[in-house]
Amino acid sequence: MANTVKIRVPGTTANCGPGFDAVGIACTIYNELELTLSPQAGISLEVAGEGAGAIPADGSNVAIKAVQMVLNKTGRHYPGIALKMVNNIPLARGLGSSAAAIVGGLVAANELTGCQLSKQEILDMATSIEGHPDNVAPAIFGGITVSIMDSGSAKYLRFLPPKDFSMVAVIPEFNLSTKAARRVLPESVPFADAVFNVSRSALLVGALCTGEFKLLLHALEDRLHQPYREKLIPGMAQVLTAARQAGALGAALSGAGPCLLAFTDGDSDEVGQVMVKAFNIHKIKARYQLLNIDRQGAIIL
Ligand SMILES: Nc1ncnc2c1ncn2[C@@H]1O[C@H](COP(=O)(O)OP(=O)(O)OP(=O)(O)O)[C@@H](O)[C@H]1O
Ligand SMILES: N[C@@H](CCO)C(=O)O
Repeated sequence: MANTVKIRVPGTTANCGPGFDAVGIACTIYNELELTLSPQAGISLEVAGEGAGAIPADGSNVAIKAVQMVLNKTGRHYPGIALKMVNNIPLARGLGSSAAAIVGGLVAANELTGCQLSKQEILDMATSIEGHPDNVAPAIFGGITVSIMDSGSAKYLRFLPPKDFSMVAVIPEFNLSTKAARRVLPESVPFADAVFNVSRSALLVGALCTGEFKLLLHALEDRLHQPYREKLIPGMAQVLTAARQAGALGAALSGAGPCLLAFTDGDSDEVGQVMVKAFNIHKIKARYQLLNIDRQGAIIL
């Protein structure tokens, strides 16, 4: 007999400036994934929205990989895997599309195989596929997460800020894979840059926990990855400056980019328009989307 479940998973913005591979925020942009497990052998995939026609229907698909990982771990055998996706999260732009696909596959397969896996196990499995925990943790738990790796297992803190802020995601038309954006990072950094980032990331978490959002201007500064990735994103520095000048609380690269994210507590549309214009000056077409914090993470619909 076939078994079906539908999951909704949020997109995520990772790093938030200095918190490289550690800090992530779940955002109100969602993918839906419907999984059917059956005795009829074969893999099928239907995709609507982002990635339609481009996402492969084989073991290289991270959602399918995630489903198979749960089946192997729980010892269940289902020869038939059918996935239907409705994607709103753009692919390879810095809004956690791969994390959403992985978490969707894991949570769906866990539900259909009798919920044998805890959320901690799902987090560790998701991290092993994604390579780092900063997107998958908020995709699972919602809210803001800070994650570290310890002997192959992710330890995390999840919290919500005491008051709301908004996010403006400016999404350029071009893709940038995380793989390509990690290739430009150096093997080591100057000690002074490490100190710069330690102080900013501590301030970032403090500002988000206490609601002292005025501190975000400095708390979103980074020297570990953004300066190296600038060359991959024409106009990046100017777009971030334009956001601050238009009244944003602060702005940073979203994940591995190329999406840029401004934090606001005022006129978000004004900030978005100014950022798009700054991209246009560098001959990059872009659009903006207003986002809030998602508090639920992945849910079963
Ligand atoms: N819905 C999906 N189903 C299956 N695979 C997907 C899906 N969405 C994304 N992917 C895979 O993930 C890749 C994009 O992942 P990548 O890590 O490069 O960017 P991202 O996750 O969108 O951004 P970031 O990690 O910076 O937030 C796609 O090229 C595709 O292979
Ligand atoms: N921390 C990751 C996020 C993107 O997956 C990076 O910046 O490479």
